[in-house]
Amino acid sequence: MSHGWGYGPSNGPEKWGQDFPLADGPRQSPINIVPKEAQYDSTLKSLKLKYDPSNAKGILNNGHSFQVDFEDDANSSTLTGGPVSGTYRLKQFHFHWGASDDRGSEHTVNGIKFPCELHLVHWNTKYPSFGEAASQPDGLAVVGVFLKIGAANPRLQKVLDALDSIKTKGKQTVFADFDPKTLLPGSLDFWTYDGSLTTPPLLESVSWIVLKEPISVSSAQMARFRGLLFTGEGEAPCCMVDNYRPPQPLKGRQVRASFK
Ligand SMILES: Cc1cc(C)[n+](CCc2c[nH]cn2)c(C)c1
Ligand SMILES: [Zn+2]
Repeated sequence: MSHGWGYGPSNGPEKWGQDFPLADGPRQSPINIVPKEAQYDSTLKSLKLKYDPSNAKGILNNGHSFQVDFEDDANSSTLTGGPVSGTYRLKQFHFHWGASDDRGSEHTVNGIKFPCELHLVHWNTKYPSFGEAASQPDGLAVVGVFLKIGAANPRLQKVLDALDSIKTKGKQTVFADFDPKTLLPGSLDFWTYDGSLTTPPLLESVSWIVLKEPISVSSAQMARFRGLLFTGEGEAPCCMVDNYRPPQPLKGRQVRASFK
């Protein structure tokens, strides 16, 4: 691709392999999760997420999604337990969504797409930095949370209200005092498998932890995600929608479940 990667017909997921050969690698993400084929693993520890709201820094339109960035120079917002060993620090969270409520998630369950999927990205503190960790097979742990159409979710309000300030690519604004724990469902039951980043550079460094229980989002709230633009100020506007990669081949991987 002469131009940068994206989600359009000329630079989308079907074209990424031209510049990023890992696209056809052995542990690519996302995947379709088939609960009946997931193996319950009693040795999996419960997931421990400890977040400090004061670590929230800013919210950025990065041209592919928007992300909320966290201070990660100490072990104050961490993931431990679950399928991982050691301590992983929260770096950012972001979302993937569709142009309509019938699609948008990256992972699917029995082939079902959700309208949106939240990713909380953590890096392994055995490595000196996020960037270094991202190139290691055990470098990242991403918690995926499905959003399902239902009642409006008040926990999303602060994030949605900030979107008006970051409509175009490259815009960012302060986003302080936010606890990502408020975005999690009641149950931390999860599926887990070894995978990758779902955007270029598609690095195969992610322990995926996909929560079984979705959180709610209303159609009206989904419409506010779709008000963002992939494009920068002054460019021909292109709505930020369908910023999801479709499921990739399992290639023999085992999906484990933390629950029966
Ligand atoms: C080093 C690095 C680069 C990128 C694009 N990302 C985002 C890729 C991504 C988004 N959702 C799942 N993976 C991450 C998490 C780490
Ligand atoms: Zn993501």
